[in-house]
Amino acid sequence: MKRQNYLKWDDYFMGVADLSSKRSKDDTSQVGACIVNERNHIVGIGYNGFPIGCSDDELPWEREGEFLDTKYAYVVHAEANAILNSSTDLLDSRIYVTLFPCNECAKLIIQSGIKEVVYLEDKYPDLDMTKASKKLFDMAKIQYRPLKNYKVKINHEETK
Ligand SMILES: Nc1ccn([C@H]2C[C@H](O)[C@@H](COP(=O)(O)O)O2)c(=O)n1
Ligand SMILES: [Zn+2]
Repeated sequence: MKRQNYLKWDDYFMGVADLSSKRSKDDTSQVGACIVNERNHIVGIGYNGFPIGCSDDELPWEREGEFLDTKYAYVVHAEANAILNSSTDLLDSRIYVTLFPCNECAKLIIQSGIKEVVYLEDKYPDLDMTKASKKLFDMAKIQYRPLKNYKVKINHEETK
């Protein structure tokens, strides 16, 4: 008999995004992204981190203070890393991301040809950057939807 409780595509790809987020050194928000083409092949993954060659130990992970003393000046977002790491044309692909994309990532998502965004958490819905993302996605006819009932939830810290 065919097994019924197998992992569905959405949960599988969000699981990969979730796992990728565990690589992040950001103490506040660990974000992962997984890009999938129309054939359900993974074509890019990423997480939020500093650029290659820029030391995790020398740059700040702070949220507050002078701009140059915060992570915001230096961090590459998960979606941007997934797009930059991708191995192929992203036209009509979809991106699974553990946090709703900011407006800068929304621009990259649109320009790269991704047609759908599946997200886990919309942590900052009242921020202008999130409103801008939604405005851009609506204008560009990019679908976005929350993944409900995601149960995979990788928690490597529990296994310590
Ligand atoms: N769509 C997003 C939004 C944010 N990030 C990264 C950038 C930072 O490392 C962190 C957000 O930090 P917070 O303001 O919550 O302390 O998440 C991303 O990769 N993708
Ligand atoms: Zn972003």
